[in-house]
Amino acid sequence: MSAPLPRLLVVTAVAPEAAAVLRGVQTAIPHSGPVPHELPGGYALERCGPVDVLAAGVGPAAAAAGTATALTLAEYDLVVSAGIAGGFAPLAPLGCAVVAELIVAADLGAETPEGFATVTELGFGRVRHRTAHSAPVAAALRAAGLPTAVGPVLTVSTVTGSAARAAELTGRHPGAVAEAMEGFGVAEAAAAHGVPVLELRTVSNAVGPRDRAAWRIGEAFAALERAFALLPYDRLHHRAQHEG
Ligand SMILES: O=C(O)c1cccc(C(=O)CC[C@H]2O[C@@H](n3cnc4c(=O)[nH]cnc43)[C@H](O)[C@@H]2O)c1
Repeated sequence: MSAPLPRLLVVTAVAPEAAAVLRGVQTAIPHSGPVPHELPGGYALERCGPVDVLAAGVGPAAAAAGTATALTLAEYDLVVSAGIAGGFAPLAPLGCAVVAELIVAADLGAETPEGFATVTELGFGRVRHRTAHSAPVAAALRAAGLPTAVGPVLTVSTVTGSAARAAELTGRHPGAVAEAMEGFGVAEAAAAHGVPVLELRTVSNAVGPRDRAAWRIGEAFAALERAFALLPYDRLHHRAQHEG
């Protein structure tokens, strides 16, 4: 008899992202649901066998609130922040997957005469979390032919809309592959509950000058579904992590 699969909580911002994740999970783990559950606070959670998928809202605060609510009600081996993202060129082109090695709160700090200072540099709080399982997850996606970038994924409260802001972020975070708006909130809630965290997204747009016509949301949702169909679920068991 095979060992039970680890229990995952996947947190997206919006329902279409959750739906793409659920389609992928159902491909990987057939006959697994989804079964709807309503959580306190009105959150809609869908259960697919060992995988719970929650659409918690846009931004780090909504993500943290939803994640913390789910974590008070069940035990998980891993929490995954998932959805679409802006990719930093040339590392993360449209349609590729991005797997976070670090989840970084990129705008949590203060402007000073010397430039941006993180809350850690100011002496209070943390701005990054190290993730779990990034290497085996990226390897599995690449092995199946899904282009995948690995590196820091930035959490921002304001979507980047200029080349200057994109350059500022990559200057402060060399090797960053993507930005999105929820990862750090999910990671803070996971850390508070002692559960490992990962961020897995697919690229819908390039980080840089605002150009809505260039978004490829449909392709990003298709890639997100594919990524969750390819995850090595049996290898995602709990292990200690989280580094401030
Ligand atoms: O109005 C715009 O110009 C604009 C450009 C990119 C994204 C948005 C969103 O409102 C999407 C926010 C939503 O999707 C994730 N996401 C996707 N792309 C990005 C991005 O380039 N920067 C930050 N977040 C992005 C994010 O996690 C949110 O859930 C609007």
